[in-house]
Amino acid sequence: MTGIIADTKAIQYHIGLSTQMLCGAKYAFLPGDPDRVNPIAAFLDDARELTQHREYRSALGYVDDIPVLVMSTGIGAPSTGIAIEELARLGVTHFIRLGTTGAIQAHVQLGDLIISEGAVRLEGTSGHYAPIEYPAVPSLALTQKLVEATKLRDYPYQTGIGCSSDSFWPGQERYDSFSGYVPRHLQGSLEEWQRLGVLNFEMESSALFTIARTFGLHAASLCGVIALRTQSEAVQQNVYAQVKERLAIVARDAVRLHHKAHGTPL
Ligand SMILES: O=P(O)(O)O[C@H]1O[C@H](CO)[C@@H](O)[C@H]1O
Ligand SMILES: O=c1cc[nH]c(=O)[nH]1
Repeated sequence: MTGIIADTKAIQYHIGLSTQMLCGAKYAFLPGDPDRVNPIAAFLDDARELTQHREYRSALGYVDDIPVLVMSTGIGAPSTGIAIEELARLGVTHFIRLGTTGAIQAHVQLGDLIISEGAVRLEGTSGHYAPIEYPAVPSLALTQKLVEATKLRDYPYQTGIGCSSDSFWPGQERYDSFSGYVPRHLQGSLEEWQRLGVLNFEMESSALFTIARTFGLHAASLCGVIALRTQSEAVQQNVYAQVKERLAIVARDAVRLHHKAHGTPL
């Protein structure tokens, strides 16, 4: 193959990063929001911002002597797919999504962390990689370390299946958009997901899991609950700061635990 994006030494077309800039990082933390990159990186040692191109802002830091990249994916599955492909070309093998989410089960509380055991593929991007019958499941080893790290901090958390939707309003059955329009095939969908035990809505995990599995990579997802959809369609900004900090701390501790248990990823 020829061309800039197949050349691992080149600056990757969308994310603006090269192998050299990653300093050998095998782990990447992936928030959706570019504004979450530096606050998350601040929990790593010697953190410095690398670059920003489109929705992809990046920073590099260390957990002890383990290099870790923090890079935003932007919102949704298509930009997440690009992020994984281009980071994988640069040698990243372990991806941890650090997101926000809306809970749809009554027992989940605002600020809870949700560690994904699997995701409903209510998006189109993962279908470009694997047929819809293929499950969107995270890496067990990485996920176990997220659970361990969360428990050690005594943060409230849930594990279970989430739903990754291609839209924030109709796909998550919100009627508070400017038109209140939810097409017929999505009306009642929230209740159906509840009935099936789905914990939460967000927009990237299923693509992350499917694409990572397609290429033999390792992915996990940790999200903080900022909306309680059994009570309201709105997101609660007041819990955002606490969620952001907990995501950063748990991910950092999980990398330490994972590295201790499994050594440097190949
Ligand atoms: O906070 P992030 O990581 O962006 O995640 C959630 O927030 C965005 C929607 O507001 C979507 O990207 C959704 O998955
Ligand atoms: O309700 C929510 C909150 C955050 N992100 C989502 O995708 N949905």
